Amino acid sequence: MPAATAPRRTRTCWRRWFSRAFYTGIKLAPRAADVFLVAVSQTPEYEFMQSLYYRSTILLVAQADEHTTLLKEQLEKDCEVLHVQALPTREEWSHLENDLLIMRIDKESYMAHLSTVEHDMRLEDIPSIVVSINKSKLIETHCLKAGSRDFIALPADEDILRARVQNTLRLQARLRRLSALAIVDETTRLPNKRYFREYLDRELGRAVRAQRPISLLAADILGLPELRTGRGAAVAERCLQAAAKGVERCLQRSSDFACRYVGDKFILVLPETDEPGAAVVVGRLYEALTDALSDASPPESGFPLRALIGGKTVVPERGARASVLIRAALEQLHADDARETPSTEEIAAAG
Ligand SMILES: Nc1nc2c(ncn2[C@@H]2O[C@H](COP(=O)(O)OP(=O)(O)OP(=O)(O)O)[C@@H](O)[C@H]2O)c(=O)[nH]1
Repeated sequence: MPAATAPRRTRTCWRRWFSRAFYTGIKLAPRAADVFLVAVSQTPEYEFMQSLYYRSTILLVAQADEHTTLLKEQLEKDCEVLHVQALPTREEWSHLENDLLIMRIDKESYMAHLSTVEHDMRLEDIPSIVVSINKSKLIETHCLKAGSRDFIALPADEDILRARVQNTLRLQARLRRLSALAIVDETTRLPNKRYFREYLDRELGRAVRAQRPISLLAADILGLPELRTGRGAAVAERCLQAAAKGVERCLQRSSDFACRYVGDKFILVLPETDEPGAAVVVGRLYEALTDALSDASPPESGFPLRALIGGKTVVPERGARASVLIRAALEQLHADDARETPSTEEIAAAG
């Protein structure tokens, strides 16, 4: 889930330090390295939602010494631990989905890195814990001020270490759950416009870099304002929910995305999908919305509903803007080739 609601404090020096390390290729030779990193790899979002307790995978980046060995053994009681001796490369890092960084900082001189490095989006959702064999008050204070969630002196008492790591993971899981609530539209349970914009920015960037097509479909449910006025908000809400379920049903790739955009409009994002491919999904959406609306709004209600569907496919150039693509997709709702489902009344009349 997105990082939009991640507390700003976590986007501080640790992330900056790591970021610079990745961008400039700083390698901490194991012998010279007083900074170590433990990354707890992420379980999928839905598992976070289902339970605050889970088994994580830990990436431990540390020189092989007796402290690391002990730390690894202790962490392995709750988590899987992958031990490596150098910071991951930028490429490797992009494949890691971390829940937690545990960094070992033994020398004050390493703290100099902290203030010089820029913040890295990839780490903004990841809490960090610092561990150290040096009980320096300066290091501890600096790390905590820099946004580290905890500081643990090594060697650590096993029970205390495990409890503190679990606490950090649980807190992070709660934050993620709250973040999720902030990005979901309450009526339809689809992602809301805010999350959609973040998602689209990311996908558009990816499409620009890879020079691959991306399609946006827009769907507008017509007739809901009248239904709202005539039969009440609750009835109209149920119809909108049914439409949202229809929208959701027609997405079959895990990379596809649908949101409630504004009012009675939905937007679907289909990465890696060209125009003929998008047309296949438009066809599916047409069927899904026709069925959903005719089930949800009985013809005798006197308020016929129908859906308009339009879409836009681009292979975006450098500098392409999400807002322009969204506008183009919405404009297609009024283009000649926009698809319009039969109204619920027409369906009823046709038997
Ligand atoms: N993004 C997206 N594209 C789809 C979807 N379904 C079909 N398409 C597009 O339509 C094309 C033809 O779809 P299908 O006839 O289902 O063939 P397919 O090759 O089995 O589809 P995929 O396994 O999804 O690649 C695909 O190559 C896609 O471009 C979908 O759910 N999402």
